[in-house]
Amino acid sequence: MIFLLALLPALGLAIFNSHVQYENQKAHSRESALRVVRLLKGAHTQIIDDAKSLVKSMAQFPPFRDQAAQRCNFLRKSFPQMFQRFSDIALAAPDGNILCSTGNIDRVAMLGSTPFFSELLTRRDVGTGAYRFDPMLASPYVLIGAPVLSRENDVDAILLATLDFSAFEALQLTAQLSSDSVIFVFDSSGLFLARYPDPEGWEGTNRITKAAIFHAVQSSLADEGTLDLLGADGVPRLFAYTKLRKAPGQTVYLATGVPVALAYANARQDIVADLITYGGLLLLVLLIAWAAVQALVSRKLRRLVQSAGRLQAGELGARTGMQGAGDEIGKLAAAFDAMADSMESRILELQRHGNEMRDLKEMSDAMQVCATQDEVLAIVRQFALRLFPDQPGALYLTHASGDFFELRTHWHEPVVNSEFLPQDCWAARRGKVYRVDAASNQPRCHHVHTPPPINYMCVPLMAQGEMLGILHLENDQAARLADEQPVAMAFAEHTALTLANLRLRDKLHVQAMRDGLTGLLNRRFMEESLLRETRHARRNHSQIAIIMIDIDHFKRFNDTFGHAAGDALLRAIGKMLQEAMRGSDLACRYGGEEFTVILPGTPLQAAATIAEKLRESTQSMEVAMEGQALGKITISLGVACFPEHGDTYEAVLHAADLALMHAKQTRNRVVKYAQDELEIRRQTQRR
Ligand SMILES: Nc1nc2c(ncn2[C@@H]2O[C@H](COP(=O)(O)OP(=O)(O)OP(=O)(O)O)[C@@H](O)[C@H]2O)c(=O)[nH]1
Repeated sequence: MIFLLALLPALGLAIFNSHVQYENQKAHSRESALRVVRLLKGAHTQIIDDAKSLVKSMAQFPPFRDQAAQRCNFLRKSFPQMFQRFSDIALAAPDGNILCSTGNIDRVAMLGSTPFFSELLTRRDVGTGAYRFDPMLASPYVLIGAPVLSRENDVDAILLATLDFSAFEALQLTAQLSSDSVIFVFDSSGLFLARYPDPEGWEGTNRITKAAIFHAVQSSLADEGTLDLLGADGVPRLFAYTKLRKAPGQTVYLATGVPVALAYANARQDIVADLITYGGLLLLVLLIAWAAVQALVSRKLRRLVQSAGRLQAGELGARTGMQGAGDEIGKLAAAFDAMADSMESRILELQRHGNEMRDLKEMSDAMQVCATQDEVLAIVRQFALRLFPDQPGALYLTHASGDFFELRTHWHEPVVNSEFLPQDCWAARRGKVYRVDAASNQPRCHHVHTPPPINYMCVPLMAQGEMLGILHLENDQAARLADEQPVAMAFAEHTALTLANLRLRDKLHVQAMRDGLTGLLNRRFMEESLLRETRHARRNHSQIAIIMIDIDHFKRFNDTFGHAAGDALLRAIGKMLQEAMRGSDLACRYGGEEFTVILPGTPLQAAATIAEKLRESTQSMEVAMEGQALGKITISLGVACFPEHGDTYEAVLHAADLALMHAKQTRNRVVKYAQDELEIRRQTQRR
């Protein structure tokens, strides 16, 4: 807009210049018209002057001058042939009477009383009279008179000649006027003396008085001039006029009239050409300005607005892509793109965070309904794949012994050992997250295989002050690993809480499953434990040993020392068994005076050794009640092992029971099932 406003003065100047040129062209046209009329006047004057010279020569022609009596003969016979330019030649006496004439005498009738005739006599020189129109000949003429002087220089007579001057066609050709143009002569009385062309016969009439040119010329003081007026024929014309004669009784005007359209054609063509040129230039400038505005402003603004609209509609990737442009809009676009980048990353971050929160919540819900640790581990794996996609990881749980961590589940291919000691992991040692950047020189955990160095993070699974395991995560981008630390910690916390709850529940369950007399686990719990342990051992290809124990001659003991003493003995055996067991072992009261010991992860021979120790411990027990010693007792023990003696816990339990029965044959001894299988079978058959 400012650009266009700046163009206005230039445009105004151009139009003003065109107008000035147009006016100059018009002035030039008027000047040309005036030149033409002057030319015509010159030609006409020349004709008159020639005619006057001729008439003067005729009057002074010696034979004519000297022989007064022969003058009329001479005039009639010789002059018409000699002076054909004159339509009428007459000889008048000094008193004005016409002596003789070659034509229409009426033309010069009453000549003696005219000022013209008097002037000829006075001046004694050739002169011209008024311009007149001969209605008979339909022709304008001018009377020329010259005195015929005698040898004494007296005026003998006056030679008169009438000169027709309607030959404007020749003048028109001389002036090179167009056929639409008119040349005309009129006098101050309004007489239309001559007109070329004259198709309507205006010559001899006074129709000129109805034309504006007549009145304009009359009122003008100038001898010549130009006027733009409506002609008598209704055509607007450029008139140029000049005075042919200025006499007291008659002023004669010669005028030309060129149609305005023709007269100013050049001027109009020039201004039209100028206007077309300026218009074209203006259009070109406007086009260039428009294109420049489009290129510089509109297109960029449109792109910016479009990008904003797309962003508003939720298209996070919408960008202007105009950061390269160095102008103000380019800077605005760069700022917009930077803002969109920031917004997109924040929104994506929020979305990611929201997804993580949703996944964690879902995981927590799923874990709440887990009945077993294995179910928890399955959930851990499922959600680890979702929360840490494409990243290797593993979950270790503290072994029941509390001595080491064992790999319980993993995803993708983490570079870790299947088990490790607490001192091999910095997270386990410090009790808090330990994150390692591959590029750093931080100490590595021993359970992580290196080289090559990797970015990894170990997160302890802490619950109620107890470390239940380690969550291990790897990532090829250290920054991403750092970003995910809060999620990993929440993940570990949920898992740890769930595991702790499960263990607490199991503990309560165990307490509900204890035998009231001995405090050992009861038979029902033992069977549940055996079921769980055999499943685990089956998966891990590990072994479970079962020791069945029976007190020898317990009935006799009861009978000898009383039932209360029998109870005391049962409590003493239970205490001894509990003290002898490791954390992962289970000591149960199977029923009556029978006990069962379950040893997870223990092979047959090791279990037999433990059984032998139990036997020896019992044998060396000092059982007393109320200060009274109750004597020595012994126990018999049968040992069997999963899976070599049965693929179910019932089968192994039965095998251990068979081994016990075999031990009972002689009492106070340990029998391994496999070792004496044939004998046991025999005994069984015998029973
Ligand atoms: N005091 C006491 N006695 C019990 C309890 N439960 C079972 N008994 C007794 O334990 C005895 C078991 O006797 P038996 O099955 O003949 O076994 P035993 O006398 O040890 O003989 P062997 O096993 O062959 O050495 C029975 O007399 C039961 O009454 C208990 O809770 N308290």
